Amino acid sequence: MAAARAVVPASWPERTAGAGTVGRMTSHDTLHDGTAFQDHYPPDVAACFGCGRLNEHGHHLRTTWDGEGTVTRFTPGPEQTAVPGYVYGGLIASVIDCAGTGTAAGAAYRAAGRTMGDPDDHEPPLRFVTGRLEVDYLAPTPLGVELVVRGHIDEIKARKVVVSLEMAAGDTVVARGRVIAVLMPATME
Ligand SMILES: CCCCCCCCCCCCCC(=O)SCCNC(=O)CCNC(=O)[C@H](O)C(C)(C)COP(=O)(O)OP(=O)(O)OC[C@H]1O[C@@H](n2cnc3c(N)ncnc32)[C@H](O)[C@@H]1OP(=O)(O)O
Repeated sequence: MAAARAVVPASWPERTAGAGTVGRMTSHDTLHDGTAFQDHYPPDVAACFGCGRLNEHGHHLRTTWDGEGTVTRFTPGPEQTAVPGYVYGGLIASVIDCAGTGTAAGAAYRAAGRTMGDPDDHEPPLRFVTGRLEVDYLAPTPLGVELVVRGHIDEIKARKVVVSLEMAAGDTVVARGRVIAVLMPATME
């Protein structure tokens, strides 16, 4: 099997939370126009069941900037039941997963000084996959309530972005997660 490779832009500096530069706005920062990161995904990564706008059966999760972090909102349907009245844990993991990869993509574009959806940007797209997903289930998650996931960028390196996330149902934090998103290897293209 061919070795995995991915394009790393020379303009993408390594940044870590310790360096104090993660999440800073730049003059290139975008998507304060109401669109979500996922609205700009290229078609080959827009079929994801969680966040792909082209998957007619999927959740169509959408993630936007919210200050220095991100926000993703989703209201599970009644079929997403674990025990009656409460949300299935796999769905909670899915929402955290796609909120994390979306946040990673937004952070990577921001760090590279690029604008998602910029018609004048002819660099290769920065596509991410989940390398690691961690979820702590802190409280039962009620059905019929909008879940709000806030993402925080912990670390940006040449090939990966680490995002921590917190999911709330109303005033209750129901789950926390961490996603290590890695640039998609060419073997997946
Ligand atoms: C406008 C365009 C936007 C487009 C956005 C699209 C967004 C996405 C939309 C779709 C969303 C769909 C979402 C889905 O559902 S994606 C579907 C689920 N995910 C997969 O199928 C991925 C399968 N795995 C792989 O392909 C490889 O194993 C990957 C690519 C993940 C790593 O391969 P590889 O091992 O060759 O990577 P590397 O050696 O270059 O390592 C790079 C860095 O990463 C760190 N690392 C790696 N793995 C792990 C791990 N498990 N835990 C902790 N860390 C890990 C590693 O230590 C290193 O860190 P550092 O040493 O530098 O510190």
